[in-house]
Amino acid sequence: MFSSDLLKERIAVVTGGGSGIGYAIAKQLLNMGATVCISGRKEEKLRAAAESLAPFGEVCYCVCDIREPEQVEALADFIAQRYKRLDFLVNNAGGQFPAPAEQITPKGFHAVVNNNLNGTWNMTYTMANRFFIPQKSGSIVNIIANIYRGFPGMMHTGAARAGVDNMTKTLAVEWSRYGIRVNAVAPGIIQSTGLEQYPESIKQGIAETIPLKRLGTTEEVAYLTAFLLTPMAAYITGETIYIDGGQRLRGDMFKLN
Ligand SMILES: CCCCCCCCC/C=C/C(=O)SCCNC(=O)CCNC(=O)[C@H](O)C(C)(C)COP(=O)(O)OP(=O)(O)OC[C@H]1O[C@@H](n2cnc3c(N)ncnc32)[C@H](O)[C@@H]1OP(=O)(O)O
Ligand SMILES: NC(=O)C1=CN([C@@H]2O[C@H](COP(=O)(O)OP(=O)(O)OC[C@H]3O[C@@H](n4cnc5c(N)ncnc54)[C@H](OP(=O)(O)O)[C@@H]3O)[C@@H](O)[C@H]2O)C=CC1
Repeated sequence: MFSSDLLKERIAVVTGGGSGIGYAIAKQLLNMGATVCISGRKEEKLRAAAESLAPFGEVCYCVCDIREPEQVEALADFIAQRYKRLDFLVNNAGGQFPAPAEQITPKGFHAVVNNNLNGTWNMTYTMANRFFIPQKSGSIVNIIANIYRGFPGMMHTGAARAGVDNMTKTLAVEWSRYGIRVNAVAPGIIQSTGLEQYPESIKQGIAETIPLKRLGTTEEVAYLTAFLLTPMAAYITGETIYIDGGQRLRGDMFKLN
């Protein structure tokens, strides 16, 4: 299914590809023959990631804060100069902080929405106009989160990811005429670098509340994302697929006092 030449000559951008889930996605795409450009805010982190990914295929990196439209344009220039086309965009970059809703200040709310919703749109708008629409082909996967029952403990990101979930559906319809597919992947709690930023106290005991009784792995998210980009998923668009061990149906999101 994931043969080593399935995505040969395909060019992919993975935002936030320097760590965690994005890194695993980049590695999986390389293993399937794609050329991958990882992006993020921190050059040193990207350089180290690109070095460790190099044995798996052709990889490069470009510093780009998805919140800054000029930096996103510069990333598009970089891809255009180097590869002249783009086939896949994985909008994985994102993040937030845990806080009860009543303690999220307007500035904190804005920071999280700006990163996860506006940033995703900056990337999508630019890459679609520069590559996918003129080429009349392209595939986008948005990494969101488990927002099925809201997101108690992280209201700001729940609202932002719900925006991306809806954006996914709308663009799938509007851009079908350009041969562009748009899907989303909604991870539950994944054992990754990102999770280290959350205090042990809110993570303790959480695995037992999830139907499959464990956290997910970055590789599991990467397999699903890669599948959605392949021709095997050619008839799937506008879909959000949860990968959460069943947590959307039963299990705690956060321990609220
Ligand atoms: C049950 C088990 C479940 C277990 C946990 C389950 C979670 C699993 C689901 C998700 C997992 C992941 O996403 S893992 C990936 C996680 N990685 C990350 O989140 C890292 C990236 N995060 C960030 O960069 C930041 O959080 C983010 C806010 C988005 C970036 O913001 P900026 O740099 O633009 O903003 P800053 O200048 O730092 O802050 C702007 C304002 O935001 C607020 N703010 C920022 N950080 C804050 C903080 N830690 N606590 C309070 N408030 C904060 C303040 O009001 C700040 O204003 P001032 O007070 O004036 O400064
Ligand atoms: N781990 C989990 O349980 C879950 C994670 N998610 C989401 O999955 C995605 C990946 O998370 P994960 O791998 O766990 O965590 P990481 O913190 O390892 O990854 C987040 C990545 O996003 C990049 N990033 C953040 N903000 C920006 C920005 N403004 N511009 C460019 N890059 C940015 C970071 O790169 P840099 O530091 O270089 O800026 C980093 O590589 C995130 O969107 C996260 O919220 C969703 C649900 C669950």
